[in-house]
Amino acid sequence: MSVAVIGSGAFGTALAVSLAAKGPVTLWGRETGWAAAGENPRLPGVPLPASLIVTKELKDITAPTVLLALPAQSLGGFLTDHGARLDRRNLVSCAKGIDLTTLTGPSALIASACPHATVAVLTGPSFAADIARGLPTALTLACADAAAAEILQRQLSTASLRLYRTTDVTGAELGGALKNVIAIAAGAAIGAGYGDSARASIVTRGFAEMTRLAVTLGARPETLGGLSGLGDLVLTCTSEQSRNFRYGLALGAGSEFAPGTTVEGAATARAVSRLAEGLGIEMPISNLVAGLAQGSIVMEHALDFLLKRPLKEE
Ligand SMILES: NC(=O)c1ccc[n+]([C@@H]2O[C@H](COP(=O)([O-])OP(=O)(O)OC[C@H]3O[C@@H](n4cnc5c(N)ncnc54)[C@H](O)[C@@H]3O)[C@@H](O)[C@H]2O)c1
Ligand SMILES: O=P(O)(O)OC[C@H](O)CO
Repeated sequence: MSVAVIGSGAFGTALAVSLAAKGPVTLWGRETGWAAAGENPRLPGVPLPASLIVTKELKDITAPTVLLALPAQSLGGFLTDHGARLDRRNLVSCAKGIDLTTLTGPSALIASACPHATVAVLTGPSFAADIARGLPTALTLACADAAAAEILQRQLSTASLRLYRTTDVTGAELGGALKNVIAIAAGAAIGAGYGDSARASIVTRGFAEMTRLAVTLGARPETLGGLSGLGDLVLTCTSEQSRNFRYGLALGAGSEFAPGTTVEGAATARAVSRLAEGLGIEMPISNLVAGLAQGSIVMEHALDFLLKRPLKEE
């Protein structure tokens, strides 16, 4: 069965390069001029294999399994325009965020635009550059249909990419979205010079609030403890390869951050705040990140925001 990837950013290209080692892959992007040079500037140093076809024509996307690797805030608009063309296939969401308009994850956007598709989620600790270079990586493939999950797990695993499967789509998807928010907070703590102890507190209390929201929305708690939640949280809060962490570093240090960089956690923090308020759930770290990202809280007041809260049981 052949595979296609929608979205020729760093992650879509990395997945396409990795999967092209097993057979032909078609990669769709809205800009493809770079392909003539044999390398995507978003993924420098990674040659495009001959089995990878790059196209900007959606009619070329005929594969029965399609990976959607667009940023979460772009996915809804893309599906409104093109969803009908993708229906009745296996559609695998690779985006890590919560849509600000609908306050839902990418899998719900896909299911709504493509009602006859089998919807799955591919998530977990993985930097595009690592996957593209063939470094060993373990991910989670989530699909509510257990039989489809097994098929997709086999189809999308490679010699270096080991997929675990689950039927808990909500848990897997929310783990990947919420860790980006906590990574911004962890980066801000380091950028502001608060130190590694402060970062460890943010990771731990952040994991508690990720789990609180996800379980309220129907996730299984053990999914949050897996690759898609804790695994990705650890990676993203500890590596400067992470754009969310680097954005947090810049917020904390009061320095510039490259405009146009995909930082999923900023919009997702705002979505989380709205969701949590509606559900009556406490999400102090996510609320703080939402405030910092919007400029309604300044870094000088960030510590008070967390430390002056009433003392409580762990
Ligand atoms: N980069 C990583 O290491 C990594 C790893 C795991 C998951 N992800 C997730 O993958 C998703 C994509 O991230 P990325 O790193 O590839 O981002 P990126 O910034 O490298 O690329 C984003 C791509 O999406 C395209 N795009 C944006 N809006 C579009 C639209 N409306 N229509 C068509 N194309 C559009 C851009 O042109 C660009 O090619 C994110 O949700 C991210 O969290 C990324
Ligand atoms: O660069 P980031 O912060 O978007 O993180 C990339 C991946 O999600 C890490 O698993």
